[in-house]
Amino acid sequence: MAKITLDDLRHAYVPNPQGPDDYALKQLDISFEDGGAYALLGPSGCGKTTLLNIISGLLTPSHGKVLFDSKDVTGLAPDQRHIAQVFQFPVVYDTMSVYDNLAFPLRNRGVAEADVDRKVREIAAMIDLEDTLENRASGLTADGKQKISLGRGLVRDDVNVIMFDEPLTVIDPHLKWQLRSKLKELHQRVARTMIYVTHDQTEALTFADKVVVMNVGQVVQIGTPVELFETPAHEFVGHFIGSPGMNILDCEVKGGKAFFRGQEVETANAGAVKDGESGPLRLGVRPEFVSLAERGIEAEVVKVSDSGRYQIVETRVGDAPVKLLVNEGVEIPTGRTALSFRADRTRIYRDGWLVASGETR
Ligand SMILES: Nc1ncnc2c1ncn2[C@@H]1O[C@H](COP(=O)(O)OP(=O)(O)OP(=O)(O)O)[C@@H](O)[C@H]1O
Repeated sequence: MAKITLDDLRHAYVPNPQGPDDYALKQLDISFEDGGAYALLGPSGCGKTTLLNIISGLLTPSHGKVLFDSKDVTGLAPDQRHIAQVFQFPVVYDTMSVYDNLAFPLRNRGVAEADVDRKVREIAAMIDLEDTLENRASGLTADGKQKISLGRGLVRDDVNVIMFDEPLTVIDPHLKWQLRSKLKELHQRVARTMIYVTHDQTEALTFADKVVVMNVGQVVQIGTPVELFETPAHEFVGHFIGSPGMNILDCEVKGGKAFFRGQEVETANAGAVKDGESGPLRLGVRPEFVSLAERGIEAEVVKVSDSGRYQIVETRVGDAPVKLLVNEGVEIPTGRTALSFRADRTRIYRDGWLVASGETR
């Protein structure tokens, strides 16, 4: 196992990159702590696979270093990095038994047969394949095959990191949650460093202790699921994580006070906004932190839909749409109403980024 550090990393697929737009991965300085469960989360094309390939050694970065503990592995081939990978499509040897599939990486490394047997049985029990060990791998369903891919990583003691690239893509929807919770449980048992790549926020937030959120080749925030929910460091995080995402509303700040459509709004950080700095100012507040009120920001209810767990109320403040969540059973007024934004969860963003207020996150 190892701590993985990406030091001043950048990558461009074009030969002579001229500016930031030419980089598929812009400046990255991140550490993945030894034994941590991480997710790389972001939309298609944000650079997740590029980053994974740089860590595994399939791709050499155009700039910067990859360190495993303090060892520079930037120039090392994948097989020299001791990495296990689980891809979208399970990689199994169909003609072999489940047992031989799991034993393969150990036999390949010349491990004694008694140790192979002990390890294969231990891991098979962990991933619930002990009853199918003698069966041919070809007969397994996709989730069984994906467990083999994972098991081949787990049997090895020399693995620095197990990396998952959208591993649930071909799994039946009703089995996805089972495999997802299995992965989480396994991480807690084996405490190996795991990096899980996905564009699906549910997968990322349920698996990872820390989520690395990426957008257009950049890391916009690294945080626990709670931090990403409660304190998005960038408008993108607020909007991409959550369902529905954070309300992002044009605003003005004058003398440390925030105004939305001419109405004053109490926020956590308007006092930190300096007059005269450039970049558009916006106010971010999640629908969970907006409520109906007797008095407050004047709004108009335009639509109510039921998510099954709560009502999603769509309102307009002037021409700006504002969503809020209201418990089931609460009567929603039609037409004009008033809204209240929870002050400690309402924040100002300048040019996309959270304006630092010095509050503890
Ligand atoms: N081999 C390549 N040659 C040139 N450009 C590439 C290559 N691979 C990826 N890119 C570009 O680099 C950027 C990042 O792509 P990457 O595949 O890493 O993103 P991703 O987040 O993994 O997306 P997805 O979820 O769709 O796989 C994209 O703009 C993509 O078009």
